[in-house]
Amino acid sequence: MERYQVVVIGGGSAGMTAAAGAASMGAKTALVEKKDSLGGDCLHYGCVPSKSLIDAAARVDTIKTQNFGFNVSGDLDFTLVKEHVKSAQATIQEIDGTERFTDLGVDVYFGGAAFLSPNEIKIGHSDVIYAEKVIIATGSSPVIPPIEGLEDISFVTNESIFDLDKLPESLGVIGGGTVGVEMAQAFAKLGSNVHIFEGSDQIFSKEDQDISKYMYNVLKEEIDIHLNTKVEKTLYHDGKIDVHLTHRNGKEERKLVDTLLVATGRKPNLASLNLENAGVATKNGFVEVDSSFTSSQPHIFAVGDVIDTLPFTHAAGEEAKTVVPNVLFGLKRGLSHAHTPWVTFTSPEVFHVGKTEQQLLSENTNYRTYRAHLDDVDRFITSHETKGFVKILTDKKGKILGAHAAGKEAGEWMQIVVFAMKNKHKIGSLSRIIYSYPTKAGALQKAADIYWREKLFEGPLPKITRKIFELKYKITSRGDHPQEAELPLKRS
Ligand SMILES: Cc1cc2nc3c(=O)[nH]c(=O)nc-3n(C[C@H](O)[C@H](O)[C@H](O)COP(=O)(O)OP(=O)(O)OC[C@H]3O[C@@H](n4cnc5c(N)ncnc54)[C@H](O)[C@@H]3O)c2cc1C
Ligand SMILES: NC(=O)c1ccc[n+]([C@@H]2O[C@H](COP(=O)([O-])OP(=O)(O)OC[C@H]3O[C@@H](n4cnc5c(N)ncnc54)[C@H](O)[C@@H]3O)[C@@H](O)[C@H]2O)c1
Repeated sequence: MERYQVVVIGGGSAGMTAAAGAASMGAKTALVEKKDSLGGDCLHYGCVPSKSLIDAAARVDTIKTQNFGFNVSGDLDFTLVKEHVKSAQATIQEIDGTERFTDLGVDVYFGGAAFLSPNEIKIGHSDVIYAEKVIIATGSSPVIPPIEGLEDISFVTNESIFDLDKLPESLGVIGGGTVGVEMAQAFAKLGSNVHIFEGSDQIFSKEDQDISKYMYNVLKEEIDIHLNTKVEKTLYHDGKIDVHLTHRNGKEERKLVDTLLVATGRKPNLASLNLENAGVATKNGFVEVDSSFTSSQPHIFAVGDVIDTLPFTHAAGEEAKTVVPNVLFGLKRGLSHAHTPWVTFTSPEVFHVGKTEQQLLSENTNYRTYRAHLDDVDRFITSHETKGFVKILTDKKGKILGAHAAGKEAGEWMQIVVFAMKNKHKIGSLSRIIYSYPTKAGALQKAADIYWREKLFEGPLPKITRKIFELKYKITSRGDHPQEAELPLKRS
């Protein structure tokens, strides 16, 4: 039986980072992936295809809505949209291909891993390997809710929506979370007639309420959003999917759609791992880990979507980087996600880092709010893309507690706040750096400038300086003008 110092299960964002890290430190490492290529959800069914589709949809939308008089006509070629998506995936697949890992000395196995014992792992139907240490990074899959008739129709999830043959004329989306909203808007911009069926009373429920309300109002211009709506059953009717809905007020309704996307959350991929053979405990369906990502078995660790932290690629990657020294050298390093941002790639984009106003209120924290609206920022005005605003929350001394924004490319120009928070810079320092003019980050500068304006112009300082200037003026305007008297004589 082949023996490894580290076996990483799952070749997604977390697993690839962990395996590369362990092998680079010299440990004999194996990486086991159930599917036939590395990359995980992010590359195959998540971030990469969704962002590429969103990009294609934004271009189509620009052609339709901001064509500057060019006479563009014709129908959308959905195969070209798919090519745009697939070629982005192929490029990244090449970068993250098996060779990159074998070059680092990692033995890559393809096949589902399952524990036979705490140290023995079976791969597929044949290989069994011995692991001194294990990192579980098996990610998550879409939750399929128990809706009558759903299993009898051919619905799509994030794992199949990027393979649709043609653009659906109408798309129903169950779930108004990140996956649902991003996909709903992309398909709406491509030309589908889109409905979101959301069980709760809001979309963007994890965002600051000002952002979620704002985004609801923006998105409802393009998408038919049904809040407080229960999908009772689904069936085929006249070649379409017939979605039976009940609204919270008791009203019943039916919507006929060509394609139905289920985007109702995620569940960790644990079912086939036989964790009971390894003695690894779970909690609420996730692998239970302590702050150093160690499971109930001291030699088994877990990172990424399979644990109950933040389900994002960058969070998975950072957890993997943190766990490697713990695995190899017995350290107990932890990772706080207090400053881990996330971005929802709608139009406008939504940026989130730190606490929301609602969290601060529920903690009874004394906070201040600084806002700037994009219709007040020249760079957005120049391109006629003024939807959105910035909201920064601080304590009374200016320490940044949370920062939120909706706006064109907000995910890019808000990133500097993460640096500020992580390095304990207060909001005032965001105002004291020089921003190139005109840039989108000017929005951040405007919000931060309010802090100094309040401090400088609304505190005691202006009262004192006003008095000094009044006094000086009185002296200089008495008729005796020493400065003028001292001026050199003009040349004749
Ligand atoms: C539609 C969509 C869009 C997203 N967009 C973004 C985004 O823009 N930005 C962002 O940060 N995050 C995004 N995410 C979230 C992101 O994809 C995940 O947080 C990230 O992929 C988690 O990485 P992971 O390594 O934990 O899991 P995964 O990437 O899912 O990797 C787990 C791997 O383990 C394998 N595996 C499972 N079971 C076994 C087994 N028994 N044996 C061997 N291998 C196994 C799986 O096949 C998979 O390859 C998106 C998610 C979705 C669904
Ligand atoms: N841009 C990004 O970074 C990005 C993009 C997509 C996904 N993701 C990650 O993937 C995770 C999962 O996204 P998601 O959208 O699947 O889950 P989610 O938890 O964000 O949203 C699921 C939504 O479905 C609703 N819902 C659940 N059951 C329902 C039902 N039966 N009927 C109607 N509505 C129902 C919930 O109320 C919720 O609003 C996100 O939390 C995020 O971390 C990130």
